[in-house]
Amino acid sequence: MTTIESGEPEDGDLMASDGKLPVPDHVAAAIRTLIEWAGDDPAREGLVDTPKRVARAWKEYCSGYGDDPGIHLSRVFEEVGGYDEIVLLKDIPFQSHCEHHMAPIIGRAHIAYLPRNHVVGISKLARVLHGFARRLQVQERLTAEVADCIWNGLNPHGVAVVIEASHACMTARGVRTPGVAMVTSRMMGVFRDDDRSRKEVLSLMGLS
Ligand SMILES: Nc1nc2c(ncn2[C@@H]2O[C@H](COP(=O)(O)OP(=O)(O)OP(=O)(O)O)[C@@H](O)[C@H]2O)c(=O)[nH]1
Ligand SMILES: [Zn+2]
Repeated sequence: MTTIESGEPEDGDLMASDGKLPVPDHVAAAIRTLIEWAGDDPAREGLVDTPKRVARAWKEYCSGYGDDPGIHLSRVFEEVGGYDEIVLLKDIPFQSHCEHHMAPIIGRAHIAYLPRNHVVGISKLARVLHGFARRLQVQERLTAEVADCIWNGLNPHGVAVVIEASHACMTARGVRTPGVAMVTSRMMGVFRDDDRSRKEVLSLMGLS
């Protein structure tokens, strides 16, 4: 097995001897600087491995950059007994990080589409969500990216995405206002053009 010390290759596919992702020196140094700036001593025992842990944690939080979410929609099923009503995956928990403060965004998404000729495996809707959520985001863009991806990938009659989330940059710092949720939605096709279809999907989502 190849032993890779911190500071050597940046290649995320290579593993260190302990099986963990190697962390380049300059990345660990940046986190040490932040710890120092925050007021602590990065050399003390409890913090000595923290830069590497933090770096690896951020690779995980941002694993969506290595994902092409549209790929999850490439396998579809046509034998659905003529089913031509709304398909909804409701209350999907997700985590993201806001691009302004890199603070957690924690929420739930409701993703619906009205199929044209085929459906997709239901887990794939959650995979698309996570592929975009595991990046630095603003909620509006996350909502739009998920909806656009399903619209382009499935060519359905309609797509509806509603996201409700709490932003730690508002609850844990700054205005420090807990208990508020940001709600965003993107309606496409029939859900945008037809009032009855929009009402139906919102009602299935439990939002009207
Ligand atoms: N529209 C939108 N705003 C967001 C999102 N995540 C964080 N923000 C906001 O981004 C804004 C950044 O504002 P700035 O004035 O540049 O930063 P700041 O001085 O840290 O602002 P405060 O958070 O008000 O202390 C804040 O109002 C945040 O609440 C998001 O997903 N969508
Ligand atoms: Zn923020």
